[in-house]
Amino acid sequence: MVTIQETELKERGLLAVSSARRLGRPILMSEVHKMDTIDPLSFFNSGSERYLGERFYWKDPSEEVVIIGLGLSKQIQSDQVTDRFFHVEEEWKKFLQDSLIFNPYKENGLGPVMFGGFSFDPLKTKTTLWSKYADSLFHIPKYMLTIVENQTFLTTNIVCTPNDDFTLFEKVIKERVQLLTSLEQDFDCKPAKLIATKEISPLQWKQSVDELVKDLKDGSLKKVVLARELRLIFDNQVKAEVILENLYNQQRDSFLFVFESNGDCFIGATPERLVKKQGNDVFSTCLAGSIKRGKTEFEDEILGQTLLNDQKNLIEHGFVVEMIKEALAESCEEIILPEKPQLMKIRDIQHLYTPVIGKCQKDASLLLLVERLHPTPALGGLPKQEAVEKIRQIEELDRGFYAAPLGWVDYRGNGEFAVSIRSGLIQGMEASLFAGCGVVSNSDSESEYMETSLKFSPMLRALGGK
Ligand SMILES: C=C(O[C@@H]1C=C(C(=O)O)C=C[C@H]1O)C(=O)O
Ligand SMILES: [Mg+2]
Repeated sequence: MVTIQETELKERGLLAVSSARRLGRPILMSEVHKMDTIDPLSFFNSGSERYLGERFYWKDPSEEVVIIGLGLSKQIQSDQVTDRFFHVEEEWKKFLQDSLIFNPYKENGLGPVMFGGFSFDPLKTKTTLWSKYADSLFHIPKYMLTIVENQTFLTTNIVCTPNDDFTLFEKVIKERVQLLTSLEQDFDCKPAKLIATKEISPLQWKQSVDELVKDLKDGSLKKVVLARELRLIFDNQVKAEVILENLYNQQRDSFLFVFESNGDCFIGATPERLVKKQGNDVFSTCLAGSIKRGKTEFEDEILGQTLLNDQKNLIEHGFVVEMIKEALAESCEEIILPEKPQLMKIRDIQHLYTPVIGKCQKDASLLLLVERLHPTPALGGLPKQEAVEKIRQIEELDRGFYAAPLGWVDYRGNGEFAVSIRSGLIQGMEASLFAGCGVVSNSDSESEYMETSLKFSPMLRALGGK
């Protein structure tokens, strides 16, 4: 195991304390160490007692970046409706101001990183379902493991106040040693058993699709995504680490995320990137249009070809391409995308998929891009504002963080947000799963219903219900 120089932390910490005294406010000290290999899931599990409720996990489909956070050195949260992206950005900048960052590495996702996201629609009336998540919620962890380009790094973040002294750093050193030594311990835990599933108002949902289709036939709205909920009851507390491990084994081609807040846990395996930023390079994804997987290779191929040529799905997809292109054009000089969609095949479903690449202007921050893109017509509809209002009006579900941007930004401004679909909210011995689908003027409510059922599958399987 790599041993971390402990005197260094004290010296750096005392520097931060003296600058906190000089400035009369808390100052962040962040240090990054390169480590020997650490298994990311065991790092997450090692926080299951001490940092329960204060953990996050992130992995992109190709595992370019894996980030796990334990503990909270700072929380940025608000229920502000207007300018919420800008507000988070301001808070983030304020937090980083005058911070002391000891990071000799160039890789992304090291040093101060904030992880979190935004609710789908801050104007939707909140139910108790999402009472543990503010509309904008980001966590800056105390300890963070980053695996990037096959290298392992540990970031330690300490907020130093004018009243702190060396005892703070002795405490942190002890905590960090404890954390690293607890990694070897086995985590063993009996999975909770699923005892009941309840679809929330399926008939009413189909009816609302039928009514919406009528509206779409003669109004200015072109597409609206409608979602529904599946409530699950277990015989015991559902443990995030068990579900995460299942997702890791079952849905490795997706973004995997866990975001704990106040005792609840939002978790999922989404195939959909909203936006990634690396320097001035921007990557986004148009994903809309769905069909099931085949039971044989032959059937799967036929289904894929059917999807690629299906007018309803091509239209549903086309709205997303149109909007993402326009949204990125506001901040990007060059936008490159293929003319036709291709297929994205994941375990339970295949989608129409168009990747988009852009070069953005220097002043375009990742959160600004998120603001411009959210919600794309893959989750909201077209026109954007009208569709969001329609959803607010007719959808029974309180989406909370479902179908919304979730991801991370590092202190250099690089990062990535996914759209948090194929997800669920764990609440003790219960959980809610969410799934939606793009309704267009020639949608059929029965097949949209089947499509949403299919989209529950990844989470349902991970929770032991399939
Ligand atoms: C809304 C969801 O998925 C979205 C809707 C799709 C569709 O209607 O074809 C496809 C991919 C996603 O953009 C969901 O999974 O809940
Ligand atoms: Mg669809």
